[in-house]
Amino acid sequence: MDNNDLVISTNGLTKAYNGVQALKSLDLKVRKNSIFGFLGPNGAGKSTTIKLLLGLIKPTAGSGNVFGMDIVKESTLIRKRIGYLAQDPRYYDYMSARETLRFTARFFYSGPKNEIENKIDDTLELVGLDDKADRPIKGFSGGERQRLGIAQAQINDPDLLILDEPAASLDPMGRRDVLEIMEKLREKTTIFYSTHILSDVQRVSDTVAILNRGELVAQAPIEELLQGNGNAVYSLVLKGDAANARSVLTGQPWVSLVNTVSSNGSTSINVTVTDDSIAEDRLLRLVLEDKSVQVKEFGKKRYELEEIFMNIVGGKNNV
Ligand SMILES: Nc1ncnc2c1ncn2[C@@H]1O[C@H](COP(=O)(O)OP(=O)(O)OP(=O)(O)O)[C@@H](O)[C@H]1O
Repeated sequence: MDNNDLVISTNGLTKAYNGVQALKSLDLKVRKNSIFGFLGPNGAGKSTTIKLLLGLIKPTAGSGNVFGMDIVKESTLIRKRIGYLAQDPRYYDYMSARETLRFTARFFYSGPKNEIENKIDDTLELVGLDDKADRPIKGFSGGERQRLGIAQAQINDPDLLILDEPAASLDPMGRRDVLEIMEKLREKTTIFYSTHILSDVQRVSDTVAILNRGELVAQAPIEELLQGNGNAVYSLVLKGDAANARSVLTGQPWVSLVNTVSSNGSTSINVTVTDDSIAEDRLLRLVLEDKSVQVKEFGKKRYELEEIFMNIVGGKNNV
């Protein structure tokens, strides 16, 4: 990976609070224009990482760069180019969304003054709050409050958006809206967001890092992770007596595991293989040769992120 392509890069980044290691030697690489899901259960160290990147706290050891600048020495310059949504954004509830954005723009908008109102209108539209722009925030739903937070973070067209659990507290509709806005924004900026919700990561991220107890346990493009651990699993549904098919499959040197479940005269079989190219060529042929069964369904199983996550973190945490 070309280093000029990296928006965030950390090297052995470590943070201890009073001797308790919250983050252990983190090596993170976030590519420009990616939408990077930073996944981990509660207490994994996600917020600690975000605070370090923003220069709000100092590392105990290691280093980090954002836009090629040092997160300790150049944090003021870095923050000018970042939009940040905190985990629990607070507002003046008597103010409207428009007034709130005006207030934010006073501090963070660096474009021409006569453009501010247009910019506010565009941003309200982007997050779908244009029709509620002049109502007090007091009556806003959780999803609307989060979308306003994204609007605030986006007002100065940042080169990097950092969102701390942007959808965690929302109902499914609210989550969908926030994820859709993130999808739209990925064309304009790089998005680094933390979450403990697996399905959100699977839906919008292109790269994912998994943090567990302060340690990075995986970091890869999502497609790579979803391909699983190198083994492929095929699933079949057979009608008839599947005993022979089962023993033929079990006897193949490229098959490592065969699981069967029978009910109402049909049998579901999951076959884990160690050599996928042989399996592609031979597996279905072998079963079709067996005249005591009919093949009703055949397919390759796609790993769900949840399985991968549970495999990696060993099911030790409640997610
Ligand atoms: N200021 C602090 N002082 C002491 N310990 C802290 C402090 N901040 C965080 N920790 C501890 O560091 C660990 C990591 O916390 P962090 O908030 O980074 O996790 P997280 O992944 O963001 O979790 P959550 O999703 O619950 O916010 C936790 O064990 C937490 O209790």
